[in-house]
Amino acid sequence: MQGATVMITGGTGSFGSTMTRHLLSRDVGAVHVLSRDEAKQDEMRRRISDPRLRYFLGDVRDMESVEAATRGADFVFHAAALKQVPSCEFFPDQAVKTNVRGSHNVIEAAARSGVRSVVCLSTDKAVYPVNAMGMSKALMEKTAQAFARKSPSSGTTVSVTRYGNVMYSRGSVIPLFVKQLQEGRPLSLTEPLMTRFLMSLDDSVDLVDHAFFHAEPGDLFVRKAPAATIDTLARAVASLLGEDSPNISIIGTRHGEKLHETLLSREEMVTARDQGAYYRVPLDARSLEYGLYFDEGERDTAQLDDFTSENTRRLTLDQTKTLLMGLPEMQSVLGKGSG
Ligand SMILES: O=c1ccn([C@@H]2O[C@H](COP(=O)(O)OP(=O)(O)O[C@H]3O[C@H](CO)[C@@H](O)[C@H](O)[C@H]3O)[C@@H](O)[C@H]2O)c(=O)[nH]1
Repeated sequence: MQGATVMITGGTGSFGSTMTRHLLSRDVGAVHVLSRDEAKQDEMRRRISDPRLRYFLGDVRDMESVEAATRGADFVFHAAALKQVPSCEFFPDQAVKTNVRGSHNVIEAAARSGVRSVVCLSTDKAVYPVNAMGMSKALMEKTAQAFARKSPSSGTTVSVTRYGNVMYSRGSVIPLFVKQLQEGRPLSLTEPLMTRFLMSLDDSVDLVDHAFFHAEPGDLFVRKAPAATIDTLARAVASLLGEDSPNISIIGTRHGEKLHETLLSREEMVTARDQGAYYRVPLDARSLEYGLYFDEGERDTAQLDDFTSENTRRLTLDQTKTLLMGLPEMQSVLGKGSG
């Protein structure tokens, strides 16, 4: 990474700005931030002042702007996406434009500019998807894998990382629970037994780092993240804020939501390689010869389970509290921030 130029799409978002700080601390030569929102760029410019940072206003849908930001880059982290479930549900064509066509643009521009490695960020919602956000992310994954399959001699390695819920991310349930507690309102739980993989922003940066250092073309990486039920999560947040018996109102599963999330399907578990804290799933590099698709099956698939938020390591109340206390946002709510 030393001296390298790194381009981050969606660079002003939570992941993008955490990754930017991480890269700047690692002696990169330059970071190109590509994003749509000039106000967020301005805000980030004030927050992180470093001459190695360059901002590019643009959109992954607009090839010219992607090419401008990619020029001279050695590495690309592709984080730009429409990722809210409800908005993608109402505007699926917009999800296709950003998450599928936009990703195609990023990969093509990277290959043309001789980028060495592109890591595309995906989500557990892309596995057996039930909502438009997950479906469009699943197609982004296919776009990345198709590039690897059809361009084996390309100097550009394209890989994918999938992650679960990033704790305390904007608009997510943890800050909502904190607000409800602070306002003395009941905690609104969709379904107490629902489970979610829990990751911090730092975990997601580590996962992308891991992908970057280990990826072969078309690889997919996931972290063996633990999970908690929503009931445990709500009670852990409440307990940290001094409320051991919170008022709870059950609102029911929302449109487009699953009871449990899946990070790897059983079909992927067949070829997944255990890498300690991570799984690596290599590209299915069969050619487009239809005979191979129809005549050669996989006997192990039926023997394996999906890797889900239901069967991964389940966090207890105390373990969930410990995890939450490690988050800077939670520390600042509890008045324990470093300042
Ligand atoms: O009032 C609420 C809102 C949510 N939940 C539950 O809390 C969990 C987490 O919800 P939320 O924080 O809204 O996250 P998700 O809908 O799971 O989606 C998040 O996680 C995805 C990755 O899986 C990202 O892509 C999305 O952008 C991000 O919003 C879910 O089980 C919800 O059912 C409640 O119990 N009560």
